[in-house]
Amino acid sequence: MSEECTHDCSNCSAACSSRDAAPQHDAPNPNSSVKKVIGVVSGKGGVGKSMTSALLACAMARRGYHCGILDADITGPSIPKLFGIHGRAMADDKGCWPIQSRMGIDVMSINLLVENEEDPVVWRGPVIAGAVKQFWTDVVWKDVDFLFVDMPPGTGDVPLTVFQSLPVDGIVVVASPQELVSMIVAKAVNMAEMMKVPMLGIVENMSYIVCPDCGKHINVFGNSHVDEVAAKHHLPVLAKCPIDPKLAELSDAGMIETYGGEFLEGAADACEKLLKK
Ligand SMILES: Nc1ncnc2c1ncn2[C@@H]1O[C@H](COP(=O)(O)OP(=O)(O)OP(=O)(O)O)[C@@H](O)[C@H]1O
Repeated sequence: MSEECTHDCSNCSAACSSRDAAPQHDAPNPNSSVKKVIGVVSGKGGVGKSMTSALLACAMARRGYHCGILDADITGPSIPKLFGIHGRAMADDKGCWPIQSRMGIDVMSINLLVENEEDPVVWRGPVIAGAVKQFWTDVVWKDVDFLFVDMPPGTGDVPLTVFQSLPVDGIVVVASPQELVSMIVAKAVNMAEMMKVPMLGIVENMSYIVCPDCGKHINVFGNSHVDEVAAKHHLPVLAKCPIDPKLAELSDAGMIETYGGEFLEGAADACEKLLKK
């Protein structure tokens, strides 16, 4: 424990004995019921974290689970766009209600609260973190089996707030092959250890492209090291997703739910296992 320790972990990410006490999570909205909370994290932006959160929720919805996505990426919210949701979330005396996608996935994002979805959110870190907290304490997540939290990249204010405020049951790390995957996974593993949250495994996105003529897998970013890195941390590789122009097209059209790829079934299995624990 550092000499300056104030025993207030809310603004500090140091691993110290003060943090050893069981985390005090915030109470959810009294009308919410959430069985499992899964954090989806990445080391940097643009590696496909939102896409993974969305496809994972779709995979679980196809298995019959009621899913929600809490878009904790306040300054770069992309979840509503992937699902083609453009409405405004409504609130009543019970709380603020998510908007349902065509498949019935509950979505809450800052873009469903601002007047114009192109307005930038120009807020300081603590205000952003406070908004994410309210997505847990004020939003009605009704009868949700799996709530996926799409985090902003990195290990800043928001991931810290999510891990302290929400009872996260597991973390999925999304990485792309060209990233410094070893360092990024190590950071995620260390953060998970500090926060006492189990890591479910790694999803490698943009792993390869499939040649449209001969079907050969081409490793556009060179050979992947994800298997070695995962083995070093005793983690499973949950999925290796190709670069698929169809996926980009459907994402842009707000039709991600119609994507047929089943690359994330391994990740879905890992989430489902949590229910049986
Ligand atoms: N496997 C893929 N094949 C084709 N396009 C992809 C794939 N994965 C992601 N994309 C596209 O790459 C872009 C970035 O993806 P996404 O928004 O999921 O990344 P992110 O890690 O969440 O980024 P940020 O942290 O900046 O929000 C999107 O336009 C998405 O459609």
